[in-house]
Amino acid sequence: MEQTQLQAVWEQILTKMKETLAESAFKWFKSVKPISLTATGLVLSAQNDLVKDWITSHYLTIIEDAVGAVLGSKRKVDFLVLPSVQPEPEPEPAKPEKDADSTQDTKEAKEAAGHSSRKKEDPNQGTLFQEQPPAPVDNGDMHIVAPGDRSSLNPKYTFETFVTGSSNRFAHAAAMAVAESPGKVYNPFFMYGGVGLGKTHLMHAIGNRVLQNHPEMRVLYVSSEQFTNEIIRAIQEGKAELFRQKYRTIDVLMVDDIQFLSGKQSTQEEFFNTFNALHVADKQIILSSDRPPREVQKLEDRLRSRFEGGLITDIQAPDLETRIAILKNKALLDHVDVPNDVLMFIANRIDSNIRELEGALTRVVAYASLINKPVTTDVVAEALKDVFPNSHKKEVTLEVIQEIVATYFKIRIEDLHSKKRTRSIAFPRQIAMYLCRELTDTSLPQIGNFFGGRDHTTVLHAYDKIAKEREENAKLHKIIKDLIESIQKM
Ligand SMILES: Nc1ncnc2c1ncn2[C@@H]1O[C@H](COP(=O)(O)OP(=O)(O)OP(=O)(O)O)[C@@H](O)[C@H]1O
Repeated sequence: MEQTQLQAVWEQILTKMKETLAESAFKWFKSVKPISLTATGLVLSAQNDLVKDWITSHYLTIIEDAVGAVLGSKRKVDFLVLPSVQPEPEPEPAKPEKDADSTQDTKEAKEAAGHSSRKKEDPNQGTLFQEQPPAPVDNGDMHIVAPGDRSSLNPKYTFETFVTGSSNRFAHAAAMAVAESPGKVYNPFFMYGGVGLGKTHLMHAIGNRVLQNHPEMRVLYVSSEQFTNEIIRAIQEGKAELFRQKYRTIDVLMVDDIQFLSGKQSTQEEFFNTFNALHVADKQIILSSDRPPREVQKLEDRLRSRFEGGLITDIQAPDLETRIAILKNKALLDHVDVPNDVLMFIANRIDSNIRELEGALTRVVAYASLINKPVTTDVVAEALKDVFPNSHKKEVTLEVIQEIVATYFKIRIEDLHSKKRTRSIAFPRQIAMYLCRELTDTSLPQIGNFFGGRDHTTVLHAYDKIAKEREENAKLHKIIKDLIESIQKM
């Protein structure tokens, strides 16, 4: 079935379901997409396990009934968890490769593919449909990178647009050295630092500079998520060899946010092989992470020691002077005139994330132009009252937090209110309390009250405990990030 037809059928099914389902339940279907429809089954995508589990436990019969009503006969409804992989048209029937990796069902592949074993039994079953990929490098793109290809790079992220200060001077200098002599000075080059502090910018700056000096080189920037997705697809589609050809012919490979390789064994193994092949050939490898290699959890020792074999440099949060300089630079690049006191006002309020700093300036300038007033600190205060960090606070309710947390941990909402203290209940409860404090303006006593009449000191204890564990435990950090994402999408 054509993609457009499939979409049309799915919309009819949704309309049918609306006859039975409450409007509020529809939020769960916002991101659900049809993947394939055959005589016996309908496969839908869910963005994560949470959505999949909630829908299958609450609405499966309703979907199946609606499918029956629209198509005239019932089908089995299955879900594939596809976090950010955009489905592509089904390729030619996959020829199983004689390669060990391609026949191995990796844990990550299973995680990403959900029920895809159905697909393996009959590779021609159904028709996958395609959407425009959001990123310049498609997750499934297994093309060899051409010499001089800049398509994975952001042309705006250059050394010229990067403002230096005491927080990033060393990283900047090392990045320049790497860019001038790729594969010769610091290999691998490993940058780490908090969110939005310029790691990605510096990586692209290296790539742009390398291609300026060496248009014949093959340069590739990927996020570790893209890298993982490509491996999974390569394995599923029997393209492991293509994957290797692509990655082992690169002169400068940059992999961003490698902390997300944590716990992904097969991906780490393939990454290790790629790393070695490139390193032996003196090709440059550049990595970034939110923490130093030794603090990345569940990272194979052999990878950790490879990462530590090159130059490791950190990027700190910028001081006030650097923040003001960054804002000035952005105003200059955007051709807008912003008074110093306004820059100071913004720089004083946002001190740890340059992405937010820049976002605030953009909003202020847009707001002033909309209301047709000059950019003053009063206008800034007005423009930013809703958009400073935690701007989501008002929309998030304690009920939504409880619902999401209970679903994620597969417990009942009543358990969160109960007196039960077993870890399987107490831990999710503490996470829920943490999120209530983090994402809403509700006071500690009110939160305590909402969780079965608990004291505010219990909430405070839960908050401190989870905040500390989140710092130390990458897995918990990821869980909380996913939960926040799900909550904010509601
Ligand atoms: N020193 C700097 N000078 C100018 N702009 C900067 C600087 N540092 C960061 N930026 C800008 O801040 C934004 C966020 O930076 P970037 O994406 O590189 O952060 P990151 O450290 O990779 O974050 P994440 O951990 O989220 O991947 C980008 O728009 C980038 O251009």
